[in-house]
Amino acid sequence: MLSLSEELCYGAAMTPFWNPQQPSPMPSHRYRSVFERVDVPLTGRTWPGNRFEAAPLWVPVDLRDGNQALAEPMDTARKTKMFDLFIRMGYKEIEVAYPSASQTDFDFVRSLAARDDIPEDVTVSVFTPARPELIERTFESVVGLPNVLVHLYTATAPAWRDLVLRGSRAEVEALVEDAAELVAKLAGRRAGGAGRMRFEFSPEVFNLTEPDYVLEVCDRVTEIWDACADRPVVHNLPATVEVATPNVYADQIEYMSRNLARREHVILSVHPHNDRGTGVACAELAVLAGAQRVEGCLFGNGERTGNVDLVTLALNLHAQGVDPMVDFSDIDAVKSVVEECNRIEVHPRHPYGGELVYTAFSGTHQDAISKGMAHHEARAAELGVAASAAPWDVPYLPIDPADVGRSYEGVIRVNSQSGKGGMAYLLRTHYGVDLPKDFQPVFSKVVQRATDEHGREMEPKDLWELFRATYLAPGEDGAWTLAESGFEETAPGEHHATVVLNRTDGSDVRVAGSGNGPLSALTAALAEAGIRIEVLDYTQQALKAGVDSAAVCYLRCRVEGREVWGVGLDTSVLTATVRAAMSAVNQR
Ligand SMILES: CC(=O)SCCNC(=O)CCNC(=O)[C@H](O)C(C)(C)COP(=O)(O)OP(=O)(O)OC[C@H]1O[C@@H](n2cnc3c(N)ncnc32)[C@H](O)[C@@H]1OP(=O)(O)O
Ligand SMILES: CC(C)C(=O)C(=O)O
Ligand SMILES: [Mg+2]
Repeated sequence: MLSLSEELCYGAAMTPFWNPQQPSPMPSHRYRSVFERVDVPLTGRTWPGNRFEAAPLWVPVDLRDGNQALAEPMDTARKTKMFDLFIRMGYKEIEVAYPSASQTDFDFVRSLAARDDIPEDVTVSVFTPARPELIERTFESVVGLPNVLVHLYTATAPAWRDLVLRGSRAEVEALVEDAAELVAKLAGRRAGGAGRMRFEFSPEVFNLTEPDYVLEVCDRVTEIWDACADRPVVHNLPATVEVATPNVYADQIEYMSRNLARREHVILSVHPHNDRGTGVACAELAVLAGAQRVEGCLFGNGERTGNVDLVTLALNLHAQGVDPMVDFSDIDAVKSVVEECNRIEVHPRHPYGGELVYTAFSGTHQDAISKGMAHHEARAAELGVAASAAPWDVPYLPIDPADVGRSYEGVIRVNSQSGKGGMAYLLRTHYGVDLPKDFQPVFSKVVQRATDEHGREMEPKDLWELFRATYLAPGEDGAWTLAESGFEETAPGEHHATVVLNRTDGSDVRVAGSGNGPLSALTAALAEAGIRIEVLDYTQQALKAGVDSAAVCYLRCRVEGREVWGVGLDTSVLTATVRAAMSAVNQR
């Protein structure tokens, strides 16, 4: 019996056509499958058939979970800057601190309590472990804040119970009960006034906790906090360390969603981390499985590989036609605040926000984008709406960059991986020259040679300079230039050209010729000088933008038996044509 790898590598004749894979030196046997650690008793799962219909409640935890992962935690100034950004973007619940951790965090919460400009519909969340003195300190921090959510957490997974908290299942449950009761008591003592206090509980490392146990603990907390319509309780089920494929997390969430007591008064929340690189997928499948709320950080900052990225999650919804309910219309402004506050740069390839994510360097992608953009504009015109309002269907661009405040400037950039479409797009959009389709591969070869030589990107201005040097100012040794020219229509349909040609080696030749148009008169005159040129195709266009000249003329010619292109640019169509002919003559 052959192994799969052997089957793939040997045909029926057992002739190897592919090297079989060899065992690697990686000590993978040291790790256990997640299925040996948690067994989710879920049957008839429904999440795979569900669809996104609305955005979940979002809670940025950058100021707590993101902050605790920074080498230099934020001070009040940086925290305030980020908090204000969240308010502007439309977040309604913001985890702002671990007030018992440091004076800095405590003071920041106090600074919020002193403000009178926090919108009434915004809730400030504060985080605490199940330790009485730290819970008390947490309550001190929020005095005077109108809308507060107290977030209590304790790890529930076996390794944490055994190694960290050193308690049995019952003992850890008792620790949580005592803490939940203290939270309820301190909330009851809170001085009256506007606003509300709500509660959240996180069984840390939920994803590695036995389902029956975590359900039991959460239900006890629901009971102690007396979840009701006026005061629903948040149960936040974290993948504190991501250990499984997203379908496993989705099963865990669906199991909890189906079985939690007083489900209608529980807001089911998730808090994925990104250790396996699938935090976003975990959050998305969890929402399909019944989660109503998602905690994460902008651009995925957070412990180790980060918290789930709220930017990607929101814009993934946007890209599927669902309003994310937060404003990303100026993603670079958001990014710049996040970078400044975290002192960490966002990767140029980061989904939706990275500097390069709306840029194509490769030829076939550029070609498709260029055609897609032209089609998009035409469709908008047909529908009679602005391009920014027309349905979006441009290849390789999952969303319109303009939706997030990006311009089309950087969508196409040219290097040695680029083709004719990309450079044609840049010349058209930056300089208004629309190269004829048959000419594009010809100039593309010139560009390719240049980019291969220097190995760098070609900016639009470099591209224009190469175009100009190649076609508009051919002046190498041995090139012909036109010192003088005169055209006259001697009779209807009869044209006469007199030209003085100058060679860069200094020699002058005066010749004349006649034809049925100025161009044929010119080619006849050139023939007199011994230059055999036959015009095969003529294209002329008005320049759209960018340079002072009004007309550009392209000639496909046969010069001395070789097919070449010439380009001429001038305010006069006749002069542009004459220049194009001379440009063709000088191609070698
Ligand atoms: C997954 C998460 O993100 S959890 C949040 C993690 N965030 C942080 O830790 C950032 C802020 N934390 C801190 O500044 C400090 O840990 C403090 C100030 C809160 C506490 O500091 P210390 O009192 O010195 O304790 P230390 O940091 O060593 O924490 C370990 C102790 O807390 C206990 N503990 C840990 N989590 C919890 C919890 N959720 N509930 C109750 N006790 C807990 C541990 O069992 C341990 O107790 P032990 O000393 O009796 O063995
Ligand atoms: C919600 C808390 C406990 C957390 O940050 C985590 O588990 O990752
Ligand atoms: Mg976390």
